[in-house]
Amino acid sequence: MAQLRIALAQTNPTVGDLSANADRLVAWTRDAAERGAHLVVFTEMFLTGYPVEDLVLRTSFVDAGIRTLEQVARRLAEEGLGELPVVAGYVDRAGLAPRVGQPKGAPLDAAALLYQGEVVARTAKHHLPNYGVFDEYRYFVRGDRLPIFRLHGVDVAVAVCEDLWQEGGPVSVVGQAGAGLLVVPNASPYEKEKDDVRLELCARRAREAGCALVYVNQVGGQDELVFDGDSIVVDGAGELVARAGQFREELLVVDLTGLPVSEAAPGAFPYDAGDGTTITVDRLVLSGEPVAPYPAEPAPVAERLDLHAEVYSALVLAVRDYVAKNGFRSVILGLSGGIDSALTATIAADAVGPDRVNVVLMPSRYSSEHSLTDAEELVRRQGVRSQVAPIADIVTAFEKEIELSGLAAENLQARVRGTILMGLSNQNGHLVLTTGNKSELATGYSTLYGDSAGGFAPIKDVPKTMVWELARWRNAHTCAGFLLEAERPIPENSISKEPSAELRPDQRDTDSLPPYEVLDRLLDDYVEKDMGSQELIAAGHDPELVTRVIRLVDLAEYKRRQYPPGPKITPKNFGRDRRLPITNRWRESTS
Ligand SMILES: Nc1ncnc2c1ncn2[C@@H]1O[C@H](COP(=O)(O)OP(=O)(O)OC[C@H]2O[C@@H]([n+]3cccc(C(=O)O)c3)[C@H](O)[C@@H]2O)[C@@H](O)[C@H]1O
Ligand SMILES: Nc1ncnc2c1ncn2[C@@H]1O[C@H](COP(=O)(O)OP(=O)(O)OP(=O)(O)O)[C@@H](O)[C@H]1O
Ligand SMILES: NC(=O)CC[C@H](N)C(=O)O
Repeated sequence: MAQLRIALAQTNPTVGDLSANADRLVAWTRDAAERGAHLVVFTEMFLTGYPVEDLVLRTSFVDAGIRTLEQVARRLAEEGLGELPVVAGYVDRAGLAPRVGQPKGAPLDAAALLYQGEVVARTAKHHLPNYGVFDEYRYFVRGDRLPIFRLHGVDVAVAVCEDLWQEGGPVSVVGQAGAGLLVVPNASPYEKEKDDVRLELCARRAREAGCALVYVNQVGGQDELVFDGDSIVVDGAGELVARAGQFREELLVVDLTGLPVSEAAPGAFPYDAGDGTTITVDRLVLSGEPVAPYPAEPAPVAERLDLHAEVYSALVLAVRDYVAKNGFRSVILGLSGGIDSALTATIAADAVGPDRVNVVLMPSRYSSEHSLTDAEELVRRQGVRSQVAPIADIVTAFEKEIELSGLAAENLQARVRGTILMGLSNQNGHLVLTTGNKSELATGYSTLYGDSAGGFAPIKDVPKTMVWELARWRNAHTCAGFLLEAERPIPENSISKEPSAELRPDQRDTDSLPPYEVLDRLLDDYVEKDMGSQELIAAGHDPELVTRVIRLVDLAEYKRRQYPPGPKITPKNFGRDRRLPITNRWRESTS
């Protein structure tokens, strides 16, 4: 039996920043070497970041990625790290040993083994996810090779992300080929009802393969996606050995003991993968001798966050990374005294620090007194930067030139606010945060070019009822890494008051929409679960409401398409997960 110390590099790449990702790979490998690791595993497509979308279709990008991989392999050796094998994801091209300058093959979602200055083995994802937020048939062809390399006597197999999720393919070959350890680079996005499905999956696959399994996941925000990390190690019986924290970078170093020593011959061997394909196993030997026994260090097992901590942390990381990775230093938003902008401001302050959050209080002729006082109270509690910009005179001046009445006049107020925020963004370089929630987005309850203006929408996938839950949660809890130090950062009145757009006297959201508890249950069934109208009625929803809400949702598609991006936290977000035609005459029938 043998021992190995594995370093799981749960780190945060930036899409398209090949050289920064390469630098990070070298730096984290150095840390792993200093901690005595025998193998370092980075995440899926680590060198390019994930997902790179249509960048994969650019020859220049894929070539640059392959070049970077080869350079980084050499650099590791030049910096004295060549003896430490590294597994890292990148984008390759189909065809044996493709190299820059050779005929172009189709892209592969690949992983490589770097050792002694060279790329010594390559593999690529076999099962391409093509559902939900994934479009991988558009980009990649499937891989058909499984590298198994002997490291200090232990045969280590490498498979990529979705290959773990599907029956058959490389992971089923791992057991047949008798590997002693399976390492899996991943880029698995966060969503709230994923629960502990990854742990169950790792445990099941480890038992099937009869070997320990190392699952390394990306962390960080990328446009609409947030990756939570939560990297996992299980033993061959499927028992949890180690776990990294969620929503934070971590080099998880784990001693695995009792690993089988292999003497299988090197070479390439075909295996029936059980899914109608043949996978070729490439066996190679890096080092046959087991390491001398050494005292194993206890493995860290991070506690999983509860639902609200998890969702809130996802939103904070999404904002922090969108701001930083897009080169902003600060954000700006309209603060109304209501709960949506209060929660958005709080998330922003936790993400980038209150001194980099700018809020504008923009009272109109219909604003209630508490709108201003609740907003001022939040400013006082959090220490964000604030200014007051009354809009009544601007609206009046506009109305003098252009005659507007009814809804058109009401919406003008939202548009004046949007214009002020965009003006201040242009002037000072702040990113405008849009404050709408998922219930509003679903029903089209926002003004185009008004409160829907902006660059990033932190709570666009959070239903209104959860907006309140998150606000209450944040008032009672904090997490390591949140930058806001205030106790109870959100004024209680912003949480408890009845929601209103305040675009006309005494307006209430319930003038246009059912109570949010009722609406959110219906939206969950219609949007998340895709129920038809008959099913909705059979599930107990009021038939008249079903007709009304379906109509609102269907007609608001054009508005959603013009809404800024924002982090996905539910199983079905508007955008990558739920894509419907705008021009669309299909209507659910209720009879
Ligand atoms: N299919 C289509 N494709 C492209 N554009 C389309 C379109 N259908 C309408 N349009 C355009 O959209 C316009 C209508 O949309 P829009 O101008 O937004 O106006 P609209 O949706 O009519 O009104 C906004 C609604 O949102 C509510 N609101 C506003 C602000 C804040 C809040 C809140 O509480 O957060 C709520 C407000 O009370 C009102 O019920 C049309 O005039 C037309 O220009
Ligand atoms: N008086 C105001 N001052 C500053 N911004 C405002 C004001 N009123 C509305 N806004 C901006 O427009 C957004 C839409 O607000 P509105 O009051 O219409 O409805 P809401 O969706 O209930 O939001 P909130 O809960 O933040 O009030 C707000 O979140 C805020 O960013
Ligand atoms: N990048 C991938 O292949 C991810 C797909 C996988 N099912 C997940 O969500 O984790």
